[in-house]
Amino acid sequence: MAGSEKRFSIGYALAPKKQQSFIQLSLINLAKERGIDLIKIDADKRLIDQGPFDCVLHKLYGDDWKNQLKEFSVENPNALIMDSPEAIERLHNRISMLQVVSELKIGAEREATFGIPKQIVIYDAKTLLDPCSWEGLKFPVIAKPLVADGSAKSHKMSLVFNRDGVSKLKPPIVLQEFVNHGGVIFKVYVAGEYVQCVKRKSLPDVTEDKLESLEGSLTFSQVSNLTANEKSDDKYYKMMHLEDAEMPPQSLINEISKGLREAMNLHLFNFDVIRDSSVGNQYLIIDINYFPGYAKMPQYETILTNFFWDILHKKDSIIDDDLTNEGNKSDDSGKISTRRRSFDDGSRKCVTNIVSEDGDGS
Ligand SMILES: Nc1ncnc2c1ncn2[C@@H]1O[C@H](COP(=O)(O)OP(=O)(O)OP(=O)(O)O)[C@@H](O)[C@H]1O
Ligand SMILES: O=P(O)(O)O[C@H]1[C@H](O)[C@H](O)[C@H](OP(=O)(O)O)[C@@H](OP(=O)(O)O)[C@@H]1O
Ligand SMILES: [Mg+2]
Ligand SMILES: [Mg+2]
Repeated sequence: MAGSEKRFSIGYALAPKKQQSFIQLSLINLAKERGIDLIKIDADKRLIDQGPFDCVLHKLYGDDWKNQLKEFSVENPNALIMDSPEAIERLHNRISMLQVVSELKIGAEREATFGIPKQIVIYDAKTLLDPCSWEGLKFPVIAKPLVADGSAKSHKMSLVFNRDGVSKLKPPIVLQEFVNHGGVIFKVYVAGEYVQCVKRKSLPDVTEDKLESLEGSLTFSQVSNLTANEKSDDKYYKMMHLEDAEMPPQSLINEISKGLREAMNLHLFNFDVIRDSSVGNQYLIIDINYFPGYAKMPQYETILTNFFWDILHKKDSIIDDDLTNEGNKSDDSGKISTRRRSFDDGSRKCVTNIVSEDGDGS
């Protein structure tokens, strides 16, 4: 980059573990070459007293931090906040999180459909123990904490095989039908216009005949977080073979990524997709995460630096969008929600790089 060109500064505010995994020297150096300085925000000082920053990149929570971001935005109306706390909050509730998928407006297409698994929310023990409240669901179901706030507790799940397993659950929870998907999950990373789909190992299928014989439930946490080259002695991991799994259609991934980005007013997220083995061309979105583990992505430095460059050079239009963006209202009513949508032929432009876990195109 020529010495005379303007330099940009991005202040980052991340938890120590996140900073360690995401702010690698390779990212700092590549961004620096492109005229972008990544600067750590000092947690012991007020944000407003630091900077100046063209953008604040963050994954912190709590009212004090939200107020600091607001105070900073008022003083620095031309600075970007990636991403707005209001937009992130939708993902902290597993009902409102997936509601946005059901509301996506995507055109018709023959070959494939997408949606979310059938699920209900259970707020209290009384409702949980009333079989009528979950009679619409088919076992096995996954019990997920309703709150998805990044705590270890919010990732603690149970696979419930039959009624015996229900009584041990602790509301508030979402009961989501477990859909057999061949033990492979597709994680779609989105950073603005950049999309990358990778394969990860998932839970194995549960066959009908086993359901009654299996003990009530088993608990697990974040079974799909390890990349193919991070070994695990977990017995499920040893059973799965990622290389055989076919990737989802690129146009489907494009359409959903674009739709979610616009509907949620978020730039930094990933979503988990499984292919329903009983149908074959039906894809279900089961989880959406703000600011995920980008460093696990092949070539993450290039993708994130391109993203930073894009947003810093398009800053004004992004700020206008944020100011006008209503975002969809969402609620966490207990209704069973299942919708099957089809999607466009994906002719719209979107930078997508579909790679398998080991980085080869496929
Ligand atoms: N409805 C479902 N059907 C089949 N498998 C599922 C379903 N929901 C979750 N899983 C399995 O459980 C894993 C964890 O579920 P989920 O992604 O919702 O949890 P999480 O704690 O939010 O995970 P992450 O670390 O991705 O944030 C998934 O990666 C997948 O392997
Ligand atoms: O394998 P991925 O990148 O999906 O793992 C993510 C995970 O999906 C969540 O985004 C985690 O964040 P929380 O939901 O807030 O716990 C990420 O943890 P983080 O410490 O990197 O933020 C995982 O990397
Ligand atoms: Mg997930
Ligand atoms: Mg998640």
